[in-house]
Amino acid sequence: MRIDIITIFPDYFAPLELSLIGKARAAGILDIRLHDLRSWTHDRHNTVDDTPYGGGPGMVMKPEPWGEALDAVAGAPEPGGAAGPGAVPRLVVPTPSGTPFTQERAKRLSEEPWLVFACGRYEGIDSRVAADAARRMPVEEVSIGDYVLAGGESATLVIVETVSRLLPGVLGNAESAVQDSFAAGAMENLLEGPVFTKPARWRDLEVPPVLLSGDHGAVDRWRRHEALRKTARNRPELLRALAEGGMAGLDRTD
Ligand SMILES: Nc1cc(-c2ccc3cc[nH]c3c2)n[nH]1
Repeated sequence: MRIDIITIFPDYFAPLELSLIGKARAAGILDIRLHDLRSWTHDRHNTVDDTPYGGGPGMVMKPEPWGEALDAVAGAPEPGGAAGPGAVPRLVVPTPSGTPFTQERAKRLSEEPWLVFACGRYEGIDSRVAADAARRMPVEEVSIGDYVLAGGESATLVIVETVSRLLPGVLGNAESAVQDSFAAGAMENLLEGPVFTKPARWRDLEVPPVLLSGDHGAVDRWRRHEALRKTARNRPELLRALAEGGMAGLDRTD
């Protein structure tokens, strides 16, 4: 997968050099490219913002630099690159007014060959930028939650990490991605229960004996019960959705 990120703060993405994503980049599984939006400004001050039409507080990001950046970055892919010939990227624009980012949406995005992220700042990006881009590529406005960040960079890090860990070969043990909360499967829509590792006793706290029993059926039942308890406590609305689904999920032990 190729990922292009356009931002006025490229250094914000240093964490993408680390850990699993850093290893995936080194292995060629991920081709992540950072672009400084100011590279597409032409004035002495590299201006990327201006006052909002209609008045109001703050500044809005100018359309011209974005238009030129997207033309350059999201134009024809270079031959032999991660995104095949003639590929068209999906433009992802983090914004508080976007549609909710979920695990299901992460799975869908992980199946795309090429994503381009537009990281806004100030009061946002001139709305014509997305409208112009939509003339030649799919555009998704995405919210990672009902709170307001100072820019799109943190949201892009969240989305890139969530999507990247679903790519084959990125996680050492693909199994752990399957057992994630919200991932499809027997624990779908349930929160992960408690996890434990050695030692079996630590500061007088014992690991639940069932986990040491070797009885895999009992362990699975215990884990599902704990997931239900945690979900009921922290996210009861998810349980209602499960119930409305005809309780099918409760009967599955696969
Ligand atoms: N879910 C969510 C996205 C954002 C966001 C995204 C882009 C910009 C640009 C300026 N402020 C921004 C905030 N906040 N919360």
